[in-house]
This record gives sequence, C-alpha cells and structure tokens, in this order.
Amino acid sequence: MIPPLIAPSILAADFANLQRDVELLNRSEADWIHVDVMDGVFVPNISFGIPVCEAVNRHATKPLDVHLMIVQPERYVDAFARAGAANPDRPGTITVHLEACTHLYRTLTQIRETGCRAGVALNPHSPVELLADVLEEVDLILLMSVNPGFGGQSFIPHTLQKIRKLRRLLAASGQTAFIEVDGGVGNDNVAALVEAGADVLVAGSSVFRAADPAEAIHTLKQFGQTARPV
Ligand SMILES: O=C(CO)[C@@H](O)[C@H](O)COP(=O)(O)O
Repeated sequence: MIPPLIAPSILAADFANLQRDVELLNRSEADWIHVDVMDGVFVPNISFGIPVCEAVNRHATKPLDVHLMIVQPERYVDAFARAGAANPDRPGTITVHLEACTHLYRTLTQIRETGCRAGVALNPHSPVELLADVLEEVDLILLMSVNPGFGGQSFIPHTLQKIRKLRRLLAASGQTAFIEVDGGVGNDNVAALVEAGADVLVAGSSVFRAADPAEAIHTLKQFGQTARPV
C-alpha cells in the first residue's frame, strides 16, 4: 500500500532556526515542503514572502509546495517559481486560491509555463463543483480544512465529504490531479482523510509541535498507509 505524501508546513517551524528545521525535513520522510504565503489581505495574517521562500530553497532537498494565500496571485507566480518552486532539480507546486483569481484558467496556465505543477485551493465554503471546467489545467487541488490564515486550528469535518465528492468528480472526468488537504491534520484524522481519497496531507502543528518532528512524519505516513484503499 502506498502511504500518503506528507508536506510539513514551515509556517509552524521556528523562524529563528529555519535552516535547522528545513534540514530536519530533508532528513525525514517528508515528501514536499509546504510554504504558506499570507498577505494580510486575502487572509487576516501575514507570514512571509519571496526572500524566505528563496532561503528555504537554498537549504531544501525536497520540492517546495508553495501555497499563495494572497490577492492577485498572478502578479507573483513567476517570482515564487524563481524563488525555488520551479527548481529544475526538484520541481514543485504553486497553488493559488480560486477565490483570489479573476482569470483562474489563465493563472493555472501561467503556473505550468514556469515548470511547476499548477495547484488550485478552495476555502471551506467553496464547492468542489466550481472546478469542473478547469480540471484539465490542474495538477493539484488543495482543500482547506480550516479557515486559512493561521496554524493550529481544528479540522473541519465536512472536508471529508468534499474529498469524496472531488474524488468522484476527478474519476468521472478522467483526471488525476492530486488531492491535498490542509489544516488541522494529525494522527486522529489521517486515516479518515486517506480513506476518503486524499493523496497529500499538509501538517504544521502536528509535526513541528511534536517532541520528534521526524517521528511525527513517520507516524502520519504509517497511519495513512494502513488506511489507503488498494
Ligand atoms: O495554510 C494553512 C493555514 O492557513 C495551513 O498550512 C496551516 O499552516 C496548517 O497548519 P496546522 O493546522 O497543521 O497547524
């Protein structure tokens, strides 16, 4: 059985020891490094921007999974691609929010042209059916399982239904985008998420607040692997 991909979010890392924490992820079973960019407009919090992404990229050996929680993301896609998401040795993902894009189709095309996987994220209130006409342009669909803006929040259980619905939508259209879930992911829900059809799990607090983050990643993978449908 294939375990889910785990993308620890550096939003929960120690920013004063970012190199140490990125190197810890390099040595762990983490698959991608999730980079949460917040602008204080699209979400009520500011995290970090392009220079921090560049710094993470300098030390990372795993693909960057850049999640832009910003308005007008098309203005910054190329800069984040250059800052490490499009690293040719380990191409990553740039994800924009459906709710932040006036011309989503164009922005997804723009992301693919940088050499990155193109991702689209949905806030908890946005139905998965809104993606029906862009599925061919999408490599990854990120379902927010908390209201975006802060780490450490409680998982919204309705996300499980959305994952199942999205899995059916993808199957019916013959598309194979990754389904990623972001927010409140931990040992208590990883099996249910994988059973529902999630491929990639973002984990912030459950990794970086653990006594042993590498062990926490290993445990998430183990729990997910047992639950994964064959
Ligand atoms: O994008 C976000 C929050 O907006 C997430 O990536 C969180 O940072 C995940 O953190 P935890 O819920 O796992 O602490």
